[in-house]
Amino acid sequence: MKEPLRVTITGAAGQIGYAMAFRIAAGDMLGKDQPVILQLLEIPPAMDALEGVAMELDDCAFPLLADIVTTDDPSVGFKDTDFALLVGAKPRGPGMERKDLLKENGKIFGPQGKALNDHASRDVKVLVVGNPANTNALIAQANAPDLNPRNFTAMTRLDHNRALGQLANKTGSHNSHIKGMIIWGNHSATQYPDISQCTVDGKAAAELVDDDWYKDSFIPTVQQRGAAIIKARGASSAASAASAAIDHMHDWHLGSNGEWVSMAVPADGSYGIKEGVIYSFPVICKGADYEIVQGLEINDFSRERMTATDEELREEREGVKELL
Ligand SMILES: NC(=O)c1ccc[n+]([C@@H]2O[C@H](COP(=O)([O-])OP(=O)(O)OC[C@H]3O[C@@H](n4cnc5c(N)ncnc54)[C@H](O)[C@@H]3O)[C@@H](O)[C@H]2O)c1
Ligand SMILES: O=C(O)C[C@H](O)C(=O)O
Repeated sequence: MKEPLRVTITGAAGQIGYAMAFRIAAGDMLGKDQPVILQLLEIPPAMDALEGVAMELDDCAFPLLADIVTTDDPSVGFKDTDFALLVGAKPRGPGMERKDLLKENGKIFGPQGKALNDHASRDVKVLVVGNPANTNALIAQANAPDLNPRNFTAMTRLDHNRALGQLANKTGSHNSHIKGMIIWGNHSATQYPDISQCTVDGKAAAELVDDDWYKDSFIPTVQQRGAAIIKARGASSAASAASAAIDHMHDWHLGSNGEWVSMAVPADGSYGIKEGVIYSFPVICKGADYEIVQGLEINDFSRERMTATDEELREEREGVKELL
């Protein structure tokens, strides 16, 4: 039996946390042979609800769940943790953009970055889900100077999976037959879902769908999918967000089998995106690490959109510079 790995979920009594904890305990994230210790972090008013989540986890008798820690103290919640899923933050309501949450949610991520810095495993892998996810990840990273900055990431896997779903439906294929999907930039309405490198059943996607559908339907649908879910459900996406977070951490830890997946990671100059923002790129995960896919040709249409989403991220950064 392997030694258990520690997984922290913040906001674990919230709707994404509730959709995520049971799947992680069942082995969906780190593998069916990997025991886990769940470290569930909440704020004091949610501790009763969190105890209820812990009771239900006990009641599942998961073979892989080695222990459960519930706490409202970040120094306990992040103690020695190997994987930190930073979910706890306010969701937006109808008519809001995710960056409207920055003032309120941004202040959560400085103290959590510091607590990770002081208490987590030195190899901790951090995924920020709470919105606006990219800039919150930047805040957490800036407050954790002793940790590897590469280990601070934000979630665009939900956008990636949404894009696969849209293209699969349009082409009458299955999402598993689509390769080379890319989400560039921010998890926001400026994100750029790019099918220029995509194949569907081995054929170039751009030849299977017409340009008008791609530009006027596919791109805005993926960009606005979060708002469409809020409108339909009266609450922001939860099970799909949890599933995407599990996919992100699963692939980062266990590899993406040579496939491209989208992760928002610290920009390193690749594709002309300068350091200083957490930007979504196509990556391949291998050996518990990720690498940005290099050498792709960027046409004018793509460049314009990649720049627009980069500019938005730099504006968001400017708005929280006192937290960095
Ligand atoms: N990146 C993405 O793709 C994506 C997708 C869906 C949702 N989200 C975002 O995820 C966040 C959570 O969404 P939700 O639907 O689960 O919200 P929710 O309101 O149901 O749950 C949030 C939980 O976080 C807790 N919390 C708040 N501050 C905290 C703190 N400082 N420490 C620990 N816990 C804290 C709250 O008590 C609550 O239980 C929102 O910001 C939402 O916009 C991101
Ligand atoms: O859209 C939101 O506010 C929630 C989340 O970021 C999503 O994409 O579903």
